[in-house]
Amino acid sequence: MKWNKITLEIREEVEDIVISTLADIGLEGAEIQDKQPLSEQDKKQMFVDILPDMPEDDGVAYLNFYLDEDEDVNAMLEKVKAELEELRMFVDIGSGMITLSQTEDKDWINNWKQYFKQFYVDDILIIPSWEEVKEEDKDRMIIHIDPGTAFGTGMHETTQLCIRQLKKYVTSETELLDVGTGSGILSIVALKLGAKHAVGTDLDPCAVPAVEENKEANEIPVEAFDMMIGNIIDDKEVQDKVGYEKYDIVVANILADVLVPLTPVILNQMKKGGIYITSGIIDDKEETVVNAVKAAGLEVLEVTHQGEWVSVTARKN
Ligand SMILES: C[S@@+](CC[C@H](N)C(=O)[O-])C[C@H]1O[C@@H](n2cnc3c(N)ncnc32)[C@H](O)[C@@H]1O
Repeated sequence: MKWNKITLEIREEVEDIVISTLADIGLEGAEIQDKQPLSEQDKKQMFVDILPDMPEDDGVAYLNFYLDEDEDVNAMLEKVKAELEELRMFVDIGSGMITLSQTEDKDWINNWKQYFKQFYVDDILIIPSWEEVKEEDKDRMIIHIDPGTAFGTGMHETTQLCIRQLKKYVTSETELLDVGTGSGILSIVALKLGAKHAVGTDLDPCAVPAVEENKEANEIPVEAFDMMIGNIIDDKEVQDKVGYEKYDIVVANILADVLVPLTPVILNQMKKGGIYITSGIIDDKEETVVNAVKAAGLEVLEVTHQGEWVSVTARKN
């Protein structure tokens, strides 16, 4: 199936008002293309420390709307024109130019799956849950993963750095806290390595169904891995639910800018002697995180690297 794509050229300042006006006439699901720099909040949610070079912001935005082939695109275009003309009487919407085009049939949500193929982290096989395990791999540790719309296929260097540290420290007694659990991959690896129990937290509600599915795909008992949505850094309720002085290992694969405020808080969740494994740190920020870890009173045990990414492992003495 092909899609009819309606593109509007407008001013960035009126993106919200145009989107909400058009939603009232049934045109929903806007894709926004503009050159506005990302906010700090955007960066945290998108897990980017280094941004691609962006062209200068010219104040112009393009809104794309997709209509399936059966919808009456001409009738919709007439309605859009009328709404834009009415809006123009109150605000400067910019050129308001409307372009109609057709796009390939695409499964937007699942398109990325073609890039996720099975691979190894040392002796562990990480395999998309829709792929078959080969006969020769049947005796390995196998992690089946479908991250859905959450983060965590295992392909990212930072996830692999954390997996290697978990392999060193997980025991059959391990109570694990996985801050920024995403797909749940790190908790699942730890549980497969023999950990007793895991608690995952994330800000992203998409992590909940992803963790559920991945627990099932890996035959993790329901009670072995609990999941909470919320910000442990400043939400006392989440801190209380997660519990204090309880964890043998805390793993946090999150950006350096999040690790810095997280570290002094998470100290309270760790047992004495507990291990803190961090990654998500771009090499420029290694020193910042090492300093934050030391300032919180933890002893840095190891700093490991893969590509331009860094992992810092420390102990609460
Ligand atoms: C790089 S992903 C890591 C996912 C997975 N643990 C892995 O290693 O592949 C970082 C995750 O941290 C989450 N996150 C960011 N800030 C957070 C916070 N303050 N508390 C909990 N989760 C957070 C993001 O939503 C995202 O799912």
